[in-house]
Amino acid sequence: MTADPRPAARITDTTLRDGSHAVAHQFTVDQIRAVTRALDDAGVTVIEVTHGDGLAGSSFNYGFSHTDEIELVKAAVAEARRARIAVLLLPGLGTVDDLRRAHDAGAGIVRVATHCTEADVSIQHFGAAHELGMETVGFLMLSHRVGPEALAKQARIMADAGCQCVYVVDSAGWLLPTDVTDRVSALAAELGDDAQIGFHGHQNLSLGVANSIAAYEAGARQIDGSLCALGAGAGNSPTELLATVFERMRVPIGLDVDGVLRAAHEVLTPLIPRLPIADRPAIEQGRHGVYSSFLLHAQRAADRYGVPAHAILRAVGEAGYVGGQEDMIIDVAIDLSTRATTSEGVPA
Ligand SMILES: CC[C@H](O)CC(=O)C(=O)O
Ligand SMILES: [Mn+2]
Repeated sequence: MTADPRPAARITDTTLRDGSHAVAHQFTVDQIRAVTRALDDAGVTVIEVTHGDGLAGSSFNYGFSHTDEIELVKAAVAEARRARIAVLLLPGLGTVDDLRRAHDAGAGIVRVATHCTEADVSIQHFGAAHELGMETVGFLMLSHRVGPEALAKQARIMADAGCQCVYVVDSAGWLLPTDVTDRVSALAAELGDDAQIGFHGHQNLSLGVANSIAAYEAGARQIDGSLCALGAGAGNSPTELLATVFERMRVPIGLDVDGVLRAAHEVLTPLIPRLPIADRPAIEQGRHGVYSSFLLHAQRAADRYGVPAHAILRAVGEAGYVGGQEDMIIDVAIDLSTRATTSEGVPA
């Protein structure tokens, strides 16, 4: 007797969006084309492309892009034979006009991201996406900041606004597998068949893959990854490891594991000068629940003000800053530079 087949999961690859944080938003059209082709050849059906902070992220606060992201989306759309191109949108930064431009460039999916307590700011954007005929995904960022029941209520707001899949987003790489199980289970109980559930992990505590397995087992059917973990902080769950592990678990994900390994190690690796690792600053992010995309901002402030990046990130975590408060990293660095600190670089 053969065992019942396990439910399928869909892998969304975010190398060309979350990975943009790790390269300070300097992707070129040629790089987008090469990585899109390799992912598409490996059977990846959703590829996210935008500035790391989403549509219109290119700015003084978040960092300027090398190439206009609409050109990057067009390049990915032109290169993909089967995959659909997704864009990220943070309401308040990206607008409905930006969404229309991305749609006109060929993007078929929008992932609307809000802080985990602010799902209501996504309602207008889901409405616009629906009118444009785009598939919709909701991203509840820094999902560790609220408990499972409160998170499920926010997911309900997104689902009622027309979102087809709500993600638990572990932006800080802080969640443990049991925390993921609790959150995904709460969303599953709340949403039933109204929307799917997704999981987006970060590697700051090296738990991205384990957390993705926990999310799948609790009912998540969309899982994010990045080639070689390229992403903010210590990066995302590596797509090549997700592909390999889900193959071992006999979960149908429709990927050619050899193709994904080739994409990671023969196509992406030669293009990237420094791949993310769980070094001390990144571990402090996981430890103190700090938004992963703060890493490079903290490293720049560290160089400028002569204080360790890990101490800045720890203080940022203690202050509870959220996405959009990148400017406060400089304040924290200046403050630390004027105070007596221990040999660990943290306030005495
Ligand atoms: C700034 C958007 C952010 O990078 C979205 C995301 O991937 C996360 O919160 O982890
Ligand atoms: Mn992320």
